[in-house]
Formats: sequence, C-alpha cells, structure tokens
Amino acid sequence: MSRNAEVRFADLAKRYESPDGDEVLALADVDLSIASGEFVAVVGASGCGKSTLLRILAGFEEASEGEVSVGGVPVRGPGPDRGVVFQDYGLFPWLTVAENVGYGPRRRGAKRADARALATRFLETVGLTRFADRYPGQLSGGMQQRVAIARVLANDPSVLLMDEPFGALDALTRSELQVELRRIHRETQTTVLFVTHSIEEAVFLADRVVVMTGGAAHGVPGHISRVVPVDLAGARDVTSAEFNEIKREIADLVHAPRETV
Ligand SMILES: Nc1ncnc2c1ncn2[C@@H]1O[C@H](COP(=O)(O)OP(=O)(O)OP(=O)(O)O)[C@@H](O)[C@H]1O
Repeated sequence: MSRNAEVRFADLAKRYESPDGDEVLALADVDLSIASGEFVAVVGASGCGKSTLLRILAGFEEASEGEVSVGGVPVRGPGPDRGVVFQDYGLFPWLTVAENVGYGPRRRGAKRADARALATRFLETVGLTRFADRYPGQLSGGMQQRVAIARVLANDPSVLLMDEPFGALDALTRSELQVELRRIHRETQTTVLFVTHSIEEAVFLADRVVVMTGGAAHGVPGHISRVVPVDLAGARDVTSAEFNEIKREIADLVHAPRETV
C-alpha cells in the first residue's frame, strides 16, 4: 500500500482528574514515530499508560499536551481510517457475521451488494467465509475475534489499533491468531499499534517493541523507557536463542527498578 500512514506522537502528555480531584499524569514526554506499514507492539506493567496511548491515537481521548498525527494529519477524533480491535470483540449480536463486517461500508453509503462483497473478501482473509450467515453468538471466541478483525479491515484503515485483542483467548487459539495476524499484516501492509501484556506475543508479532514504564502506582508518569527492534529474519521461532534473548532484554526493562529507566 503506497499511502502514507506514518503515525507520530510528539511531546505527548495526558492528565486525568481522579475522583477526589487530584491530577493523575498518566503519560508524559511521549515521542514516537511509527513508519507507514510498520508493526509496533507496546508492553509494560499495568497502569503505565498503554491503553491511554492507544485511545489517544484512536481519537477516543484528547491529549493534554502535544500532538498525534497519521500521515501528517493531526488526529481530532475517531475515524474509520483508524480501526480499533478490543479484547471483547464488540460485534453486534443481532447482525450476521457478514452484516457485521459490512457494517462500516454500509454506514458510509455502500450499496448492500458492495458491502456484502467486501464482507466476503475480508471473511476470506480471516478464513471464515463459511460462517458468513451465522450470528456472533454461534461462534467461538477466536472466531468472533477474527470477525472483529475482518470488520475493521473492511473499512480499509490506514492504521490498525489493537488493545489486548487476544487476551481472552485460550493459548492455542491465541497462537493461531498471532500467526494469522502476521500474515494479514504482510498482505495488507497496514500500520499496526498493538498493546499487550505478553512480551512473547510482542516479540513474535512486532518489528519494534515499545517498552513503557512508570504510572501512578510508581509515582512517575507513564513514559516510553526504550524501543527495542526485533531483528529476527524470516519465521519467528519462540524457542530459538535469539528470540529468547530479545524477550529477556524486554523483560528486564519492564521489571527494572524505576530509577534506572
Ligand atoms: N478516565 C480516566 N480517569 C482517570 N484516570 C484514568 C482514566 N483512564 C486511565 N486512567 C489512569 O491512567 C493510568 C494509565 O492507565 P492505562 O489504562 O492507560 O494503563 P495500561 O498500561 O493500559 O494498564 P493495563 O495494562 O492495566 O490495561 C492509570 O493510572 C489509570 O488509573
């Protein structure tokens, strides 16, 4: 894909007000560029601001300071150019699988037949063509998450935002979906920001892993402590020494005492 879908966070900070009126600095000094077509994973302990970062890029939250842009265009709110996949699928239970996938294009004015054709195409991408006329409640969790991915792809997003998308799946389904996501990313060349608690998942999927530390519980704002490139050629073998070396490097950063990061 030749369009420019570079993501840029510049001097980003996010403040929240706690229920008792205190200020919580969830994020500070975030500077990050994600190249068009790059796959970046974000890891870090609970509360370090991973979801906040994703939600600001999605346009669900406003930055308190700084700016985020996609392809040089500042983010001002949510839009179909940034497709979001959450842990809980978020499908409409009253629509069929094909209707769920065609929902975005239909909303933006596509004819029924064109939306159906798009649904067929993206259900093929995720291997669910046979289930087009089922309802989400008739599918397993893994299949529902595949539908959610197809639904987002049908909007032809420049950026795919995924917040713990495989967090509720069993280990086998999770690793199957990781392999599929790598293939989908190769085929679509969509820019991806993927938030996960699993360092192994991050190293398996990403070109670079953003390690975040801090957070309210640590008395410092959430921030990026390091960006680790995953220089592993070809198929990734989670049992290889190289893979585990990168995993260990990231784990050390995630668990490092705060004064060192
Ligand atoms: N709407 C909100 N109002 C007040 N504080 C918030 C709000 N959303 C997030 N926070 C605070 O901001 C900080 C970062 O939260 P965030 O959910 O981004 O972290 P996270 O790294 O994604 O955590 P987890 O891994 O547990 O999902 C936390 O201290 C959280 O309590």
